[in-house]
Amino acid sequence: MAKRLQTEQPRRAARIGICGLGTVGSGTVNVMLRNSAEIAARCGRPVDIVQIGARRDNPACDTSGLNVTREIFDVANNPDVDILVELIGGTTVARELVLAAIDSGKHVVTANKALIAEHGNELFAAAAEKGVTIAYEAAVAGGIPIIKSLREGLAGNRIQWLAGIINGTGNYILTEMRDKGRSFEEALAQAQALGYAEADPTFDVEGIDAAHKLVIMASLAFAIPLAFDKVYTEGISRISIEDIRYADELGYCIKHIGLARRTEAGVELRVHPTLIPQRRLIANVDGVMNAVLVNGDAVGPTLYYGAGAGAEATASAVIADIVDVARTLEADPCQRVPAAGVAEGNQDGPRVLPMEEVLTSYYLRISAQDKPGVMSQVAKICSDQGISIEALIQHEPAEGETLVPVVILTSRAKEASLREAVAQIDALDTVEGEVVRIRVEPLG
Ligand SMILES: NC(=O)c1ccc[n+]([C@@H]2O[C@H](COP(=O)([O-])OP(=O)(O)OC[C@H]3O[C@@H](n4cnc5c(N)ncnc54)[C@H](O)[C@@H]3O)[C@@H](O)[C@H]2O)c1
Ligand SMILES: N[C@@H](CCO)C(=O)O
Ligand code: NA
Repeated sequence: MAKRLQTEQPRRAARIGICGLGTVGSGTVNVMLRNSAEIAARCGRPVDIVQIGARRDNPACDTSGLNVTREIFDVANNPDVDILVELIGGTTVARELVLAAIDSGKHVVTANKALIAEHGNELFAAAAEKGVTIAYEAAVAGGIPIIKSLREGLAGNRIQWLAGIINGTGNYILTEMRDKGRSFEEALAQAQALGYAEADPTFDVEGIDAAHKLVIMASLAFAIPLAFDKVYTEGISRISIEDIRYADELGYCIKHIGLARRTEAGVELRVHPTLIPQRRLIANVDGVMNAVLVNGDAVGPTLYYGAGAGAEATASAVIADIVDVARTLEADPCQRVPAAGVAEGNQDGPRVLPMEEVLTSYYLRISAQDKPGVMSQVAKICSDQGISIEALIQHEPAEGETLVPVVILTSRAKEASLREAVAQIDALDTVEGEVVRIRVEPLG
């Protein structure tokens, strides 16, 4: 007869301290209060908010009956807090706060990708030393459980590449420009009003936020230390409606993509606007939605899709981490999933490739004078650099204009050769202004 397990004693509550009551902080408090029964059932114990550190109240969230302090370090030093949830953002005070929490033996949950990407190596080491956990699901792709997928669901694979639309604000802006003809500025203001943008929105539009997220995913996928300074980063601020339309004519969408790929020479880490074929599922991920494609040697391509920003979507990931930590509050540290995805001493993956060595294809838009010979000059420059022209479209000059827009898709070549070709085309007397260049990726 099967042996019956002894009924466990009810476990004491997991005690949560939340620092920061902005978009994500208020969403987290609201969802925790609303779903407290489900959360307790999943943890096998109550999960109580015992303190909140907030500079000011937030009308989006009712904290009556909760213990609110204006001093966030009170939470880090509160002996009744088991898990500190850092939702203040930034990398200076947040780093000190997280180190203080670790030092006083608390587990940490954070949504802060800048903090993890730039200081994660230090923070993970400090946490390991103290036998506590740092969980950061909300830091990448908002509500999508991508950290869990990479670290646990795909743990049997050798990851070959991953590519994602990982900034909700940027994707929202590109979608609004394409579908509603809105200006860049108008769409950004709307993304800010909806709570999607970073405190400094240049992080979103210049690709820094996506680079933070890419480096975190790449670290888990390839067992390499977090190397934010090695990511090639370009934002979306120079994308025009004209390029969106030409890309469409060629069967492509322009998306802001973070790409990490294992090659024989090393790992590519790059964030930039990218033409991707319209037939790919990821090409149809619009608005604030994010998606990450992960290609493992055993599983093949997998795709993760969901809201990349917003109060409750992000709270969903923050609370998933709280549940994970609360379930294993008293566990031996070596029984927990390691923060870096591999056991200590195993981050020995490949080197990061310098961008010049990366192989890519380009979309080029040239404003050429309407004279014979321009195209043969451009073709010669490309062929001298070992680049072939795969497609070309040329439009009539607009009414009253003398310049002809010429759009070219190139073959794959070393980034260094493509840059040289673009510099030579830029220098032609028959070409006006700078050549617009956007990379192309098949993602298949
Ligand atoms: N907004 C999103 O959709 C989203 C999604 C995923 C991750 N994140 C990340 O979550 C974190 C929080 O983002 P947010 O959008 O909620 O920002 P927010 O600006 O809305 O909220 C941050 C809050 O922290 C408070 N704060 C900052 N420094 C403080 C201090 N020293 N003492 C007390 N309070 C302090 C601010 O007053 C503000 O209320 C950031 O790291 C962000 O990158 C945000
Ligand atoms: N500002 C970020 C928030 C989510 O990380 C974005 O727009 O994606
Ligand atoms: Na996530």
